[in-house]
Amino acid sequence: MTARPIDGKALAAALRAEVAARAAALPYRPGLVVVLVGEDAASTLYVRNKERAARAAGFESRTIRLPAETGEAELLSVIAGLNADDAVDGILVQLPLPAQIRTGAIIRAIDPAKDVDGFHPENVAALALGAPRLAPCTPRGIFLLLRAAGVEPRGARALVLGRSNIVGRPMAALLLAGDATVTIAHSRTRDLAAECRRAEILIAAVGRPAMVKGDWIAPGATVIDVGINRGADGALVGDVDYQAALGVAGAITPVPGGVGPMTIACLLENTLIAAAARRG
Ligand SMILES: Nc1nc(=O)c2c([nH]1)NC[C@@H]1CN(c3ccc(C(=O)N[C@@H](CCC(=O)O)C(=O)O)cc3)C=[N+]21
Repeated sequence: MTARPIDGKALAAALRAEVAARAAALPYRPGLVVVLVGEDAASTLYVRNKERAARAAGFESRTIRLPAETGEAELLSVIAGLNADDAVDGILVQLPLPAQIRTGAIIRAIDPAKDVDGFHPENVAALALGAPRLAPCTPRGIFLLLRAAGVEPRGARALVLGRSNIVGRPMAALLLAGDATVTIAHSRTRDLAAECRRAEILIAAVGRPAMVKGDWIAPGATVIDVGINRGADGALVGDVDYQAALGVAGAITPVPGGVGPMTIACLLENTLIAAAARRG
């Protein structure tokens, strides 16, 4: 048996087209501002892709590029300006930030109504209480991928591998809101392989190349690979041993072309949601 690949690229294109159509019907242009501090190569690439996608959807989009030495106070004042700017519906500060800036202080400074990453404590709390407002883009994208693949979270045993604030924790909260039976596993979990093998939906978000082996996967399980690891040769490798998983899983997302493109499409959707909530 060969697992069905879940085409995130195609689904993302469809969602972006839907967002563009909805934006075109508005009496204003949704505004997205991405803030990039420093010149990390991967971050620079992602930020460029976000700006391009936002423009293609008809948004007003710009990127504020700040030098790597930018101080916390300086970044806070940039954010205060964006909070006060009525043309700005969504603010995304690209992570990770340089060490001299406290990430938490920056996230808390963003107006929760413009927090299209869904990282502000107010949005985190709404999700934790089961009533998401702006939900983090990657978990939200994964939820849509599952739905499009015909995978029903309700009643399913879901295993989230990884407990980061940007993927693992919010993913678990979304799956719980979707009535899955959710387990969160992590680096201190006693028997990771055994936990994974019990899962009908397995979400790997640990950032370790090909860590999830073929025999960690239950036959027929749905496998979502969030990992974006760059190998020595520059090739992208997921957190799942894809070739081995293909022979066991029922459906699986590839890397690239799986979760990544949906993250960007959901960023556009969140910007539209934020704009509608702010401007009525
Ligand atoms: N505040 C903040 N919000 C984020 O959402 C955020 C962030 N910081 N920092 C970095 C991570 C990473 N991230 C990705 C988005 C799209 C792809 C993506 O489109 N990937 C393509 C491949 C791109 C490539 O070739 O490298 C794919 O998987 O097919 C990847 C990674 C968003 N992040």
